[in-house]
Amino acid sequence: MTYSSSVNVQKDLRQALDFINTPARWRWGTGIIKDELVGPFRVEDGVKLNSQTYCQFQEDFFKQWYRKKSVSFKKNMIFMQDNAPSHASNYSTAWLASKGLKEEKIMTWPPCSPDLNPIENLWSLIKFEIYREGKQCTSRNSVWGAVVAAARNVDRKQIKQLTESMNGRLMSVIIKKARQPLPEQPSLQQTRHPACCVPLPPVRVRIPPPRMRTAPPLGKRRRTVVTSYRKCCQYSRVCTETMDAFTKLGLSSWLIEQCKQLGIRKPSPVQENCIPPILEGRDCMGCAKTGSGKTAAFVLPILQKLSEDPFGIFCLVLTPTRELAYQIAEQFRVLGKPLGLKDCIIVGGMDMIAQALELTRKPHIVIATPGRLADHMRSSNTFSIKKIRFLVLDEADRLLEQGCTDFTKDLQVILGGIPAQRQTLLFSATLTDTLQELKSIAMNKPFFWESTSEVRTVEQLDQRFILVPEKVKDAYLVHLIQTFQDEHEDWSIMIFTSTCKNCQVLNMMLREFSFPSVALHSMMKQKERFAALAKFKSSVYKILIATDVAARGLDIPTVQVVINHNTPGLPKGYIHRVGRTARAGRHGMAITLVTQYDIHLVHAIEEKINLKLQEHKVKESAVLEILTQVNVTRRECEIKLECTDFDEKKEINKRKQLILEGKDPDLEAKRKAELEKIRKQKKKFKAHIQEAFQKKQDAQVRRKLKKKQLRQEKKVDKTQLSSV
Ligand SMILES: Nc1ncnc2c1ncn2[C@@H]1O[C@H](COP(=O)(O)OP(=O)(O)OP(=O)(O)O)[C@@H](O)[C@H]1O
Repeated sequence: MTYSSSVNVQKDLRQALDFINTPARWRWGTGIIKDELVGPFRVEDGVKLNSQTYCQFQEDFFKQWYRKKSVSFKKNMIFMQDNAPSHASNYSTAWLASKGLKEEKIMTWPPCSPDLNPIENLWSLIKFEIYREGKQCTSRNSVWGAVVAAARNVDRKQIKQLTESMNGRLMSVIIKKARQPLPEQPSLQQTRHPACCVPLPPVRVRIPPPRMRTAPPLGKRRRTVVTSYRKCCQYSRVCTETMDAFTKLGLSSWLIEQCKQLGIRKPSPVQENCIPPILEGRDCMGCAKTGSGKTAAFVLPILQKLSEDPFGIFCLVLTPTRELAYQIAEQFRVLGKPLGLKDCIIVGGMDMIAQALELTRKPHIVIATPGRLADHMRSSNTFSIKKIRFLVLDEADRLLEQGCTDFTKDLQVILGGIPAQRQTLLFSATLTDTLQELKSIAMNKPFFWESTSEVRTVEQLDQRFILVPEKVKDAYLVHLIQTFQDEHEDWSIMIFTSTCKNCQVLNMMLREFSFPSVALHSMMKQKERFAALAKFKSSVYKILIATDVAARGLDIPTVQVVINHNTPGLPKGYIHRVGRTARAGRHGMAITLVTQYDIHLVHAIEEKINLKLQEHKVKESAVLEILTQVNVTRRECEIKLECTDFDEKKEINKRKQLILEGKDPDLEAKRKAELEKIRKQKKKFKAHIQEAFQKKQDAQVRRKLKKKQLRQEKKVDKTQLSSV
C-alpha cells in the first residue's frame, strides 16, 4: 500500500466510490506513471464499472504504458485515470479536442498505487486493525470501530461524513467481507491417524480464537504485523503427537496448522532431515524418492523465514517445466495463505508484459522456468533479484543437464543477477549424477541428504514390463487400457511417449476407440497444456498421454498406472516417469513396453534402480484380435495429422526458437541448405571416386582373369601339342 497519509485514503476512497457508482458512459482520462504521461484512454460505452472490471482496466492501463510510444488509441482501449497535474489535463483536453470529442468526467487517483482497487486497499487497512484489536467484526458498529481505528490520525468527524456520503455502500462491502466464514476449527475426529483411523488418546484441545486463523497481509507494516500475529499464534498449541514432530523441526505453529489442514500430519524423512538445516541458514541438497514431499521440505522453511523477516523478492524458485512452476506456486499459496503471500509465476508461453508488471510489484516468491526469467533479466531493468535470500532449484539435476532443452546459458544469466550471499536449496529424486556441478551452485557448505534405500523407486510401486515387437505396441497399449478400464471403476492412467507427434497420434487413436484421453506435449499452446492437465487432474479425462514434459514433479494423486509406450533412454527418465504414480504412500503400477531394440535399456534401468522388473502377462490372443483394427486406426490418424498443420507448427516453433537465440531463421535455413549442398557434392564426389576406383579394380581383375585364361589356354594347347 502506498498511502502517504490517511487524508489521502479518504479522499481517494470518496473519488473511487464516486467513480464506481457512476454508470459508465464515455469517460476520458490521463495518468502519470513514473513521471511519464500515459493516455488519454477512453472507457467503453456501456461498461459497468465495479471493483473487478476496475482491476481489468488497471491491467489494460499498465499494458498500454508498457507499449508506451507505440500506443495506438483503439476504440476499445479502456481505462481512465487522472491524478493529472495541470499539464496532463491540458494534454488530455487538447487530445480530445483534436479528435472532436468532449471530456465528460475526470477522476483523480494516486498514480503509483500498486493496487488500484479501492475496496481491497481499504479492506487491507481495516483488516490490520481488526486483527490488532483482536476482534472479528460482524456488526456494523464493530466494523465502524475498525474503520475509525484504521484512520486514527484523521479527524473522526471527517471519516463519518465520508462514510455517510457513500450511502452505506462501502460499509456493506466491508461488513460482507468481515462476515465471511473462517476456516473450520480442527476437531478430534480430524486428528485420527489417516491410515488406520484409530482414535488418538484423548488430549486437551484448546481451540484458538478465530482471529488467529488468518494472518495479516505482508504490507508496509509487515514486520510489526507478523510479530503480533506470531504472538497470537502461541495460543494454538499443537494437540497431537504427530504435530509435535513438526514442532521439533523448528516450524511455527501457524505453519503446522496449515500443514494439518492439507492433511500433512507427520513430516516425511526428507522434510525431517532437510527442514532443520535450512532453518539454521545452511545450503541444502535433498535427494529423495519421487512423491516423498520434497516440495514442502523447502516451502515450509522458506515461509517461516519469510514471516520472520519479510521484504521484496525474497525467494526465487527455478523449475524445468511450466506446469511444475504452477504446481509449486500453488503449494506456496496454500501453505502461505495466512501471510497473504504474493507470488509470481514467470514461465514461457504466457504474456510477457503482464509478467514484467507482476515482477515490478515485488512479489515475495518468484517461481520461474530459467528461459523466460533470463529473457526478462536481459530485456528489462524494472525489477531486481539482487537481494533474494533463497534460491531453490527444483529438479536441480534436470536444470543442469544439457538435454534437449539446455538451460546452461539462462542459468548463467540468472546466477549472475542474484546475490552470492544467499541460501541455495537443491532438490530432486536423482541428484547424485550431477553432484559436482550442483556443489558449484550451493557453495555455502551445503548440507547433503539422500534417502538411504537400496531401491531407487518407492516400495509401493509395482514395476513391470512387456516384451513386444515394435509393430504391435499400439495393440498392446489399447488392450492394456481396455483391461484396466474393465477391471477398475475409479481409474487414471498416464502414458509416456517419446515424441510430440507420437503423443498426438496416440491421443487421436485412443479417442477413436472412445477412450477419454487428452494429450500434453510441448507443441501445444500453453493454454491448451494447462487445460489438458486440469481436465486430467479433475478426472474429466482418465488418460493423459504425454511426452517427458510431464515426467518430472507433477503431483496427481489419482494416477494409478503409468505406461511407458517407449522405454526411456536414461534410467533417470524412467525413475521420474514412473514416479507419477505411487506417491505419498499410495500404491501404483508402472508398465513399460519393451521392444527387441530396448532390452539393453531395461538392463540399465534395472541396474540403476536396483530392482528387477517383473514381466506383465498379457492374453496374446486378445491382442491379436484387435491388432489389425488398431494398426488401421493408427494409420488413419497419422494421415489425418499429416493433413493438419502439425509439422508446420513444428517449423514455426523452430523458427521462433532461432529468433530467441538471436539467429536469423532465413539465414540459418540458407546456411543449412548450403551445408546440405556441400555435403551432397562431397557424397557425390566420394561416390564418383569410389565408382572410378571400383571400375579400375574391376578392369584389373578382368585383365588378370584374361591373362590367366590365356595362360591356361596356352597350357592346354601345349599339352595337346605334346600329346599329338
Ligand atoms: N509429510 C507429508 N505427509 C503426507 N503427505 C505429504 C507430506 N509432505 C508432502 N505430502 C504430499 O505428498 C505429495 C507429493 O509431494 P511432492 O510433490 O512434494 O513430492 P516430491 O518429492 O517433490 O516428488 P517429485 O520427485 O515427483 O517431484 C503431495 O501431494 C504432498 O501434498
